[in-house]
Amino acid sequence: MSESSISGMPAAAAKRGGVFYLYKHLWEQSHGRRAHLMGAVVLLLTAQCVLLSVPYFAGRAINVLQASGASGIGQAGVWLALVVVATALSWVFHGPGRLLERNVALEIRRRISGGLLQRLLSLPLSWHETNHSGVTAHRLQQSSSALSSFTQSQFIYLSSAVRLVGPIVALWLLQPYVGLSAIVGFVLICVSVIGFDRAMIRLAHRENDAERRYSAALLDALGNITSVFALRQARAITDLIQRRLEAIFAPMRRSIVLNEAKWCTVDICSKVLSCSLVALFAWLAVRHTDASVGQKTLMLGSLYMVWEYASQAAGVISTFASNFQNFARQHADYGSADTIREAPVKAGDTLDPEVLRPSSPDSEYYMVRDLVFSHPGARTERPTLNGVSLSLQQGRRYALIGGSGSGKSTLLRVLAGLYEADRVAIDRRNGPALVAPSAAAQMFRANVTLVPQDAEVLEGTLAENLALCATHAGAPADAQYSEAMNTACVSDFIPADANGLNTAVVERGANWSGGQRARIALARGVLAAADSNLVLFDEPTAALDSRTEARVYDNIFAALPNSCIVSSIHRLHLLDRFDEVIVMHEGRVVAQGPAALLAATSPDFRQLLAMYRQEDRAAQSQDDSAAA
Ligand SMILES: Nc1ncnc2c1ncn2[C@@H]1O[C@H](COP(=O)(O)OP(=O)(O)OP(=O)(O)O)[C@@H](O)[C@H]1O
Repeated sequence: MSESSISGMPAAAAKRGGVFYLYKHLWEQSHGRRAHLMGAVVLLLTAQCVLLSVPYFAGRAINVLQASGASGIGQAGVWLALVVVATALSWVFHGPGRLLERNVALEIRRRISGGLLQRLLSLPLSWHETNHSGVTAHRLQQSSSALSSFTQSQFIYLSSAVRLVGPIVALWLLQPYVGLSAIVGFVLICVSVIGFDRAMIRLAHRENDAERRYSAALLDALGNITSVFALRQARAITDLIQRRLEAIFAPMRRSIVLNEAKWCTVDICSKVLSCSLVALFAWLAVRHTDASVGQKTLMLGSLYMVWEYASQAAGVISTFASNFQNFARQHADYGSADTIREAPVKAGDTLDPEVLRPSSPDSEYYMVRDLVFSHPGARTERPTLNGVSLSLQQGRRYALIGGSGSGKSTLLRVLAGLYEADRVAIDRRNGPALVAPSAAAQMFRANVTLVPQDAEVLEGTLAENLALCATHAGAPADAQYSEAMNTACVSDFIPADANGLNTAVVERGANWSGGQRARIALARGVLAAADSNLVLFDEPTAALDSRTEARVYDNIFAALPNSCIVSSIHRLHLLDRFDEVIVMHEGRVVAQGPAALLAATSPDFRQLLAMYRQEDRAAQSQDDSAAA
């Protein structure tokens, strides 16, 4: 896997930035819920505006007491009651606003997560092969929760905005010079906060990258735990994971230092500012004192209002600094899935109904000519498939054979439309000839089912595993499960009934033997292949004993009588069950025809046959000596 596949910030994302990036995506993702979002904004803003009146009411109470003494207690009580009323009233708006806001946040998380997953599942197989699954999962989770938490933080941002603007306006009304000084002071503090946070955003991106590498190593270790134990990899794996953890700490340590420096600056500056504003107000209030006018009275309530509004504004600066830090983090986290958003989706981009229309199930014929394909991460210049030609006829069974690395699996994946060929020409009986690789890949995806080499099963019940597939017409019916279990010989070890279908499958099917797992995967494959006119099997029975293997093939051929079946096989004793053999050598089809014909005409076929017989004899004599 390349470094770039881990790196969290594609070039385009790195260029984007600023506050509008998250708001733009929030707006896009909230379609259908925008009325709720705007409703939440209005309610939360109203709540904050109502709260702004609290220092005013409290200040008026103090002023009344100062001016009228005990006789003003009743009037002061009214002002204080208004403090309580304003607080209660703010909750009338704040509570429903928060409920709306958090529900929109949940919906946004669902959408982003669903959208990214859908996009991931439409990216080509080659993309997945070059991007670590753990890293990709981390990106998806981080991005969806980042925008969701950004959404539900709106009340904090809104209250900060109101609590910043409101006190400045209040200070301005109390004394314009004080308001002006507050604006200058806050701007200076904000500029320094932004400077610190810019540096911290860069560190957050590096931290995310390192975090993903760490998660990937952890996932690899836990996902291959048998090898870790069997090959005594524990120490090496621990060292690797520790190194990756250390790599997270490097940017984190710098971030911690910057963070403390930022808070120190913000704290000291905001305290200096609020003290200065109070001092300025007091000075402006008494500066005209002279003998003729007499000592001006400095109203304590007004002083309290200035102090309170100045402290609120100073507090907002701290909140702003903290918000901006969260905001920076959310920005970095949300952008981490840009790698997924920006990956080119080749599959399905030029849907042509004529090409996609599934062929008639019983008379299709494919002539594949001059197929060339190179893996994106190929180690050699030579294409993996180098001018492959073959013909496939409905209802016939083809055995695909060849030495290890000759290109069998790759050919099957191209024929299943999972890889797009670099060049290919296809003639078919039930549709137009195709020469565009993307059209060929789409046509194959619409008509073909590949049962892959790896028996990938998921944690759940057997029924859930069988349900995780679809024919081109849709999900298979439950009634088909037991038939598929019989076909794949799963019923040899699990009864093909409701109890059997409830049997647990643990992570990676570790509670089954390799051969049993392969048969579960095969049963699912048979269900998915029910309406495909071309069904491909990639060594599906390699983990089975030869008698079960033969029974499985007989069952599959009986279950899919009209399909064209191509199966790569290693054990050549199965050849007499197939109508034809396709022989591969170094990325080419070097022979195709009935086994008897190839035995007479193809040196490559004879060589493979001789090799197989030799291996078989060696295995036989090993078994004999073990028995003796
Ligand atoms: N994802 C990949 N990226 C780069 N090269 C690959 C990839 N997958 C396979 N290859 C290479 O392509 C060639 C053909 O591999 P393929 O798996 O198709 O062979 P095969 O005939 O199925 O082998 P086997 O019988 O061992 O399974 C090999 O040289 C292999 O190293």
